[in-house]
Amino acid sequence: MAKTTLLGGPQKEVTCFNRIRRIFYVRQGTIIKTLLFALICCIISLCCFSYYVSTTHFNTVARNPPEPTIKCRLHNTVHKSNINHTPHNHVSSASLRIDNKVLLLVETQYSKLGQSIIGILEANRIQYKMDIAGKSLPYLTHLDKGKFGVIIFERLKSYTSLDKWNRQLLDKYCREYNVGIIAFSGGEPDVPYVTEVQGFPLKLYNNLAVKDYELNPQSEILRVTRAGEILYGDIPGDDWTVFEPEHATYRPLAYAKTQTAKRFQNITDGYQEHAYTTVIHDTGKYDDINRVLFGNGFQCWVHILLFLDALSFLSHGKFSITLERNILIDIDDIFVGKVGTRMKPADVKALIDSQDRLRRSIPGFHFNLGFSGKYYHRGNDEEDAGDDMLLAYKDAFWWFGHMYSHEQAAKLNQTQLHREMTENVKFAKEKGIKAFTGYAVAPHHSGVYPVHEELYDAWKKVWGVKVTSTEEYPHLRPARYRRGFIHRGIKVLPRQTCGLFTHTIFIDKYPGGRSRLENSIRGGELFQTLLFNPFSVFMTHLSNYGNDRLALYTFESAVKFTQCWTNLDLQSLPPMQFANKYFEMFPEDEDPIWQNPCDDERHLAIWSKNKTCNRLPRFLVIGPQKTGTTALYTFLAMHPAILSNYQSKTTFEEVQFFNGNNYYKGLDWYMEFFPLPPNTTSNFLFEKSANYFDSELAPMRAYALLPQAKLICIIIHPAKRAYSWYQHMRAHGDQTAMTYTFYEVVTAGQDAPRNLQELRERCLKPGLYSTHLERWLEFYKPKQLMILDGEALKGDPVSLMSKVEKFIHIEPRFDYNQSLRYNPKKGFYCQLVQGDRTKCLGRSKGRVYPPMELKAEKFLKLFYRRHLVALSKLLLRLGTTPIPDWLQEELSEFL
Ligand SMILES: Nc1ncnc2c1ncn2[C@@H]1O[C@H](COP(=O)(O)OS(=O)(=O)O)[C@@H](OP(=O)(O)O)[C@H]1O
Repeated sequence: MAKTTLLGGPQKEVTCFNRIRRIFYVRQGTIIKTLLFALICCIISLCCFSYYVSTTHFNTVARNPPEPTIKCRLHNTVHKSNINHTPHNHVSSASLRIDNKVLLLVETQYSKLGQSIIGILEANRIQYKMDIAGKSLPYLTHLDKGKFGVIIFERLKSYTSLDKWNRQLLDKYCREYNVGIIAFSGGEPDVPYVTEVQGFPLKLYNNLAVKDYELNPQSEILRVTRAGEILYGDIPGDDWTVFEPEHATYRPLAYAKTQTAKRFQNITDGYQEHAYTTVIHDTGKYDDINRVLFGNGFQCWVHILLFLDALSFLSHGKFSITLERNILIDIDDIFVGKVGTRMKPADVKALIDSQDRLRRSIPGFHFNLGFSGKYYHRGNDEEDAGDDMLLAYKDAFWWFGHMYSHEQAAKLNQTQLHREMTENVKFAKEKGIKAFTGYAVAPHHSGVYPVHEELYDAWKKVWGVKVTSTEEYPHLRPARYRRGFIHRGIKVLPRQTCGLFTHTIFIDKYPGGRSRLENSIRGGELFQTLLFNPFSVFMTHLSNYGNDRLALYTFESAVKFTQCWTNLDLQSLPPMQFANKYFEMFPEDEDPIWQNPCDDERHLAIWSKNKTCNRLPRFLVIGPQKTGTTALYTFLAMHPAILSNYQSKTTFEEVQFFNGNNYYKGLDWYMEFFPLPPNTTSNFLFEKSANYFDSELAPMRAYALLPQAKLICIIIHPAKRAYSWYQHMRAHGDQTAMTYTFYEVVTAGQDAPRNLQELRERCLKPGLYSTHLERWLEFYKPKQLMILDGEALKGDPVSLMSKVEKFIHIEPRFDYNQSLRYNPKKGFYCQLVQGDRTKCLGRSKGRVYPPMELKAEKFLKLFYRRHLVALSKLLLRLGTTPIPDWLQEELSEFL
């Protein structure tokens, strides 16, 4: 046996064993240490790696996207039973004699709360008149009709301290026309803790901080607002007022607990456990006037809801906003996106699941996917699998065509646009995507507005597009002014911003921090976008659905939050139906209003490089017809630095853009009428269209495009003008003018044949000078308007032209003395051409016709009497034009 070997084997064996054991134990310790060391290293490097991964935007490691957590308290049955969730309908059966306008009385025109009120009114398209409180009230009635449906005081104090006379006037108005009052308290650090409201059985506790905001579910004012939730925690501001009623006329609308219990306790012991009234409804039992008083402005977003409901209630439904909310979510850049930021199969799965959940709140909801086929399979393997998964589930979504290469449309010409779109169509067909939905959007909004006509052409031809959307019309900011319009049969919807951009892909990297996104969802910007817009088309990108899937989190949370706090009825429709519904609700949006793309840097950036704003006029001769406008146009065009428009073949040489249907042809069409000036500073482009003067729309449209332009108009005696028009029509063989005498035309009554009435209108209406001038002055400043006397143009055009040159600030001056000569045959000045030869206007100007019948003259004198008085007043007010001789003469006869 080995134990008894000669060499003392067993002993050795033992020793050897022990040594091995010792060595083993020693080594075991080292191995453990080594292993431990390795483990620690692993953990450290893992930590470093995950830190790196979480701080870089372009990782490919799966994260746990945030889960929506908002749950409605009212969904608990306990609360459900107490609360009536049918929104109140405030529409009254009483025949109300009040206009759809709010009177807003502010402290100063810049005061903060006043500006917030205006913001809410404008966002909800509620008309208002703003005035400064404290002076006398503006006229409240007009022809036995109330001018205002609700009166708002920015400060309760300004209302309660109105002087006796104004207060009585206002009370009488409110009672007689059933008009209610909204007023805001709070925000006044100097007031004592307790104040009595002068003349009201109401006590105020001031300068408090409140928490845990709650609504009174029994209030009949609630309509958009849904009671049942509690806004837990501290509410911003330490300048709240709470109300303590001393009469049964008051009903609470909202309550909160006080944060500053101690301070409050000084006044009334034991109160701190109670909820105090922060918004109160005076039901009119005390003095027959309904009021809603707010204990603070809009520091608490719930007040926005309550303010809208108060407006609706107090106006008997006149200012009720619709409860319908249509939502469309575009995912604009399908297949576009940097490697590492694109959707993977799990993201697509999450998208489908989220869509299913959203559909429970928004019936018919589909994500609307806009694709650029060129970038299909341009990600990493996992992202390419994501692309395939999107296509595998293609029928679960709505689709629309983007640009094949995601190019800015305005940078492409007609051929390139066709190619881009055709490629995308080919891709859609290959992949079986049903993308002919009549909807498309353009990358970067480029070409939609400012309009790139070539894009509209290509869209119509290649995709049959009828609907698109942009957030750029009329401008990105302020968002509340965004509108839709229709151009060449394509309905352009306004798009809203949801706060997600291509780079906002991780919640902890959200600009301004996670709390900013949360605030936007919970009562902030995103919530208010949903609240204020009956139609919201949101723009998102592929990257918002990969990574942290922030878009899913955002929309699901926003929808849930909206359902918790409002009675809004969320809906969704395919884009074409969506657009039809939009323009049914807002038909006034159909007409576009063109603005100068160079006045907005963003617009300039997405406008065609080949287009220039230098082809726009610096001044306009606006008419009216038959006052000498052609002569003025000719004289102006003689000036070497003044360039007129090219003559139109269709509209009697004039462009006639701002007044009629030519306006719908768009800005490019208008600019084509002007040459590119050789020197953009010293050259002056202008155009003359004599029927701009009396057009209802021309002043607003002209101002929108040319706010800095100068305007020139000419006036002669309106009776003379009317007769000249009648003769003009006869010279053109107009049947009506040939059939009826001038007297018959101007005296035609309401039951006269339509053509006769129309001719009467064209004879008489342009001569209502003051009415039309006032309309221009609603937009342009008086210093931008020059009113010329047509008789002076006839009698002394040289000095008149010198005044015109001065008015438009043109240098160097032109010597009209050398270029105009009186033509005795014509009876006015004409252009001197060669030697002593003159070139007069065509045969149609300065015709010889019989003098006006005396009875017509008498009739017109009477007809125009009050209008000429108004004109003289206007001229005196402006102080820029002396009263013409013919007007002085006319006025002197009145006595
Ligand atoms: N040089 C000059 N100075 C002043 N007035 C002039 C001049 N030339 C023409 N006329 C008179 O202008 C009348 C035509 O006006 P309009 O050019 O404005 O007519 S239009 O609206 O463009 O058709 C036209 O009126 P009628 O004479 O009634 O036709 C002209 O008398």
